[in-house]
Parts: sequence; structure tokens; C-alpha cells
Amino acid sequence: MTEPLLQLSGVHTHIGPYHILHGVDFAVPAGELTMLLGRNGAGKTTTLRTIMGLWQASSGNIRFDGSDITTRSTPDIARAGIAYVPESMGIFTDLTVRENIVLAARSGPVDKSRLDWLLGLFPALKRFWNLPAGNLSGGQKQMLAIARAISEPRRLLLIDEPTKGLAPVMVRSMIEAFKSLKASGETILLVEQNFYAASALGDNVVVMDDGRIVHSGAMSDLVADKDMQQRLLGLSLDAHQ
Ligand SMILES: Nc1ncnc2c1ncn2[C@@H]1O[C@H](COP(=O)(O)OP(=O)(O)OP(=O)(O)O)[C@@H](O)[C@H]1O
Repeated sequence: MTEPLLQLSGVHTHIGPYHILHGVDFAVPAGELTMLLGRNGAGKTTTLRTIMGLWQASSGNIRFDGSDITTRSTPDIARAGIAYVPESMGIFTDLTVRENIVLAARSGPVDKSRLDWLLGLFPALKRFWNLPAGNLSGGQKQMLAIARAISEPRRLLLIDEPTKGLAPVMVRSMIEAFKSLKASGETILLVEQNFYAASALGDNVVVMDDGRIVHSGAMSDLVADKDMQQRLLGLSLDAHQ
């Protein structure tokens, strides 16, 4: 069997005196979209930050693309090809959409075909191209943050709750954009609270609770099993709409 693109094995993370991750184990296979689900405070953001080296794992091992990245610095991890879009997005609201994207590309101008691809994924950005990003809606800002992260080719995208607080119509646009990203062969680890979005997009699912992985498998199996959803996520039937 080929090695997954990303593998966490027995990862523990402490934040100051607090022991947050307790031996996290999961894999992200190349070319697939893996959903990371769990209740508030389960440890999802801490997991993404630990992969990025923003928190240092206190023990355990993180392998990316055949190399051990556990103790590497964040810039080194980013250079290895991992992009991170935090919940807070990190866009420049005073700069135009164009300037935000230009600034995100570290190795030179974004080439024309990549720009066309990005604007095809997120057509709303084209309309605001020369306007300050502060004019964008919450969902459009999320789209700009993702466009910035992939302004250059990356091996793995870590994205924290891109649908948070969005109206249903915007959630649907985001789902369409992620479907196109998947079709382009991107490897994505996506944190979600919205089970509708998660079930529409996930190939695989990893569920966390209290800093531990409590389930991993195919997303379709979790979608088909209402009891498991209730047990792992506390979802009731009306949470599916
Ligand atoms: N800087 C910090 N200092 C202390 N504790 C923290 C810090 N950041 C996170 N925690 C704690 O770590 C635990 C996991 O938080 P984390 O943000 O990873 O959860 P999450 O699953 O992403 O939650 P949410 O869905 O609410 O964003 C929580 O108990 C949280 O209070």
C-alpha cells in the first residue's frame, strides 16, 4: 500500500499547562478530501495548528510526503507544500482582491492560467477584482482566503471551517467550489461543523472528541448511519438540512 500524503501517529499537544491532543492518529490520502469533524472544543483547530508547526507536538510523529515534519518550523512546513487557511482567514481588507492574491504568491506573479482557474473556482472574486477586500461578504472573504492559499500549487490544503456563519446559498457556492477543487486532484483536510457540507464533500471522515480520534472511515458510511452520527456528533435528523 502507498503511504498516505499526511500521517499523524500518536500526536500529543500541550498548550501551556493544558494537555489538548491525546495521541491523535489519522491519515490523509493523496487526491482525496478528508473531513475532520467533532464538537466544539474537540481539538480540530489544535490539530491543524500542530500539523503546521504553530503548536509543537510534545510527542508523536507527523509525516508528510515521506518526510518527518514533526519538529520542522512553520515556514519550512509551508515550503514543503502545505497551505493553511485559518478560521480568521487572514486577508488584507484594505487591499483589493487582486492585491491580496498578488501578495500571496511568493515565487513571482501568478501565471495567467492559474489565475483563470482560481477565478473559475470563485467567480465572485472577479466582480470585486479591483475593490478593497473589505467590501466582500463573509463567504466571499473565505473564498479569497482559499484563493490566496492556492495562488501557487500546493500539495495539501488545511482549511478550518470555511462555511462557518454562511447563509445556505453561500454554503452551496462553497460546496461547488470544493467539488471543483476535488476534481482538480487537490488533497484537502477540511474542518467542518456543517454536516450537510461535510456529507456532500467528504471522501473520508475523521471524528475527534476531547483531543482524541473516536472514529475514522469512509464519509459515505457515516452518512448512511444515523445512530453513529448521533453517537459521535450528537446530530439529530433535522441537522441534515
Ligand atoms: N491558546 C489556548 N490556550 C488554552 N487552551 C486552548 C487554547 N486554544 C485552544 N485551547 C483549548 O483546546 C481545546 C481544543 O480547542 P480547539 O480550538 O482545537 O477545538 P475545535 O475542535 O477546533 O473547536 P471549535 O469547533 O469550537 O473551533 C479547547 O478546550 C480549547 O479551549
